[in-house]
Amino acid sequence: MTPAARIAAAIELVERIEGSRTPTDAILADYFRERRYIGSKDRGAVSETVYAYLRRRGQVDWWIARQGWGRVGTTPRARMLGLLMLERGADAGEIAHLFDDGPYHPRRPNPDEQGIVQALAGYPIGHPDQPAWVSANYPEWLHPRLEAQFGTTVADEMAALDVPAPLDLRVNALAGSRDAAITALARDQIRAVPTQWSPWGLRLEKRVALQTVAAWKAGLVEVQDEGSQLVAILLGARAGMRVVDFCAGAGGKTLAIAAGMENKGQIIACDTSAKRLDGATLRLRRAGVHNVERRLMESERDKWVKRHAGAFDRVLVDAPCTGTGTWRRNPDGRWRLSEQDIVELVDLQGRILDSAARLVKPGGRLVYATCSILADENEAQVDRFLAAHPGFRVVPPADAWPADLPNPAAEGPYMRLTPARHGTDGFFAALLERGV
Ligand SMILES: C[S@@+](CC[C@H](N)C(=O)[O-])C[C@H]1O[C@@H](n2cnc3c(N)ncnc32)[C@H](O)[C@@H]1O
Repeated sequence: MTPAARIAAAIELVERIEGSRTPTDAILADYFRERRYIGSKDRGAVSETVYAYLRRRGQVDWWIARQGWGRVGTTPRARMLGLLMLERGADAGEIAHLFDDGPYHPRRPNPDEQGIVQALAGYPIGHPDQPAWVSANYPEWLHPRLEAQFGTTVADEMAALDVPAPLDLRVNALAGSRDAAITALARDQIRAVPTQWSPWGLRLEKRVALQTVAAWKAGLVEVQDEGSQLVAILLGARAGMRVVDFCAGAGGKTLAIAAGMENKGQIIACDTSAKRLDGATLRLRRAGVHNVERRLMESERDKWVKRHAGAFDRVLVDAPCTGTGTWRRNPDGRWRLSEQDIVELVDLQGRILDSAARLVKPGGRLVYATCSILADENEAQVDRFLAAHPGFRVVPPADAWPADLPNPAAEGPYMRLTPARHGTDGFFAALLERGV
């Protein structure tokens, strides 16, 4: 592809993304599946431009508005021109060369777009006048919530959520050690270093297509952010226990829990999505996990839950959430989120948590976790739950963390992980114990 054809493809993709609620990675995968003739270098370059567009949208919009073009400047084409000028340092000549009406190239800029190009010439994307939500690219309406959460560190926290995430792997302890995985990956020319907190974690220097890598095919490693691995550790499931993973999805955390239990005991992986649960089948097989039973529920109040009340040592509720802690990987999420989404998710999370808690036996423990950084979904949700369920108490992570591991949450009642402080995605996890 020519550089101009790459830009045209990126604009087409952004148009699809902005008109849809489908995750960006799925839209990209579909697009390239329909166009197998696009080679891997071009795929990489187009994807990078799409992600840069989503990541820099707040700053690009700020500049376009500041220069007086806000009324016509929020189309994908206008924003792409802004990205090229402000972030990639293109000048008017390069823009004319890229937007030249050639076959598979973008159309020539219209008069408004030409005005935008002239107005942005020579400026860098950052500016001292940009408020925190502009310089870290998130919606202004979220700022009061985030400021309440992070106080004076809000700008640093949000800036750390605005850069691409590294690729983390979890070594499957059922298949080998972390050292064995490092050696196996090196044979495929992949350099991996141990993560800071998780004893199973590896961080890769460069993103790779793991499907072709021997260690992945053999079930020795899985893709999993270090934060997710830490949530599984907090649950403290041990060999021989009975465990429910209530929102198991495609089994990311189920796999980590199973490895921690040395394949002994029982895990019921529940979800209301058959498609997601099906996604777990191959992963479980590849990892050599055989103590997991998958259970499709009609709703969080499925009859199965009532029938098994008080039967489990550990219950994980990895609740559906806004995903605000994963914005490094899903930069589109910040522009799609609405206040109404938060209201609806908080309601759903409350119903799920109330129902799943019935499964915990006296003396048993529940982890309520989200990949959100918003208090509405986290601390406030737990406060509400505790008020309605006085039989449960909070166990601070300091009292439950394995003594031989560094503790990312040594202080405070909950585990709160952020990219700025821990180098992980943003996560919240509360450990709750039912009284005997
Ligand atoms: C954050 S994701 C889980 C990710 C998964 N635990 C992992 O580690 O890969 C939340 C999951 O909750 C499921 N879910 C949504 N509504 C639910 C409900 N009412 N009851 C149980 N699970 C639900 C979704 O299908 C989704 O798979």
